[in-house]
Amino acid sequence: MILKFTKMHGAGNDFVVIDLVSQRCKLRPRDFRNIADRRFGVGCDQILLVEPPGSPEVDFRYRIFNADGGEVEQCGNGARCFARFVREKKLTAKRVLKVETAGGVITLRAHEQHQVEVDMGVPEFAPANIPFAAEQQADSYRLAVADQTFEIGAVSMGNPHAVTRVDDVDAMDLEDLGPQIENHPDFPQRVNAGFMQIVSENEIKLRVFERGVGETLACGTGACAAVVYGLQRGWLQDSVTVQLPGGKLSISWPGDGQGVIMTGPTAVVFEGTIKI
Ligand SMILES: N[C@H](CCC[C@H](N)C(=O)O)C(=O)O
Repeated sequence: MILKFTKMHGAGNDFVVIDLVSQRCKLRPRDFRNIADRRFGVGCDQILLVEPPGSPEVDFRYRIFNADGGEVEQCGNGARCFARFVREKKLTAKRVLKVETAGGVITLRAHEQHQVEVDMGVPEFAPANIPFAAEQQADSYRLAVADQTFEIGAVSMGNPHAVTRVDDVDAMDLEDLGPQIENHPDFPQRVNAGFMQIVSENEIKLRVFERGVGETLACGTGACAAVVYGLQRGWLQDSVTVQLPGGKLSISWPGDGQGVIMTGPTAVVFEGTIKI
């Protein structure tokens, strides 16, 4: 089968987006790995599937697969690209979309200059999908990694994040530390490892070693998790600019029980086809 796709990115986090509303196709985990591993000539961090809604309450279903082929609960940068994709492909004319993901329903709002705002839902601390062996104290806990101990914030945006505050993100060896945290036994479903540097109470620098991918140029849910952790610890105020290697995201969180709002860019790189 010849499958059409669109290559997109959100602040450098890059995606192969496939419309399964207009083209029906059964894809398997190895197909996702083959796509991400450039076996069809195109690599990506995640594959995003656009599917018809599973219920009348939502406009679409949005499924996310990491480069290692695993399906995951949420992808923030992907959600923004999703909103632009469905409008530019004329699958909808709506500016505000309700989209069902494995991590829950999110609301996408298309703005000018291809900026998209997403209500990423209510964050959870040390939630059920990150069962800890370690003791959870207050808003952080200590994770033993090789011969070091990291004080981290465990935050779920539907998908699991372990956020560590550091003095200089650029000095961190993510190739060494990333996999050790991603695969730490305290995280039976593995975890996205975020390293956050506080620039001011309204700005952070962030690098993320993503579960199932490795270090990416940006991680939307990782930016949300880092800001929520920083607010919880009193290091940040409620509207924060997150500087990632691939670009900037704006994150705000009014507090407990409220959704995290992320706003950022989207880009279309090229259209293509693959033979599945
Ligand atoms: N690697 C993540 C999924 C993609 C998240 C990221 N690309 C984003 O923009 O939120 C996980 O395994 O939970």
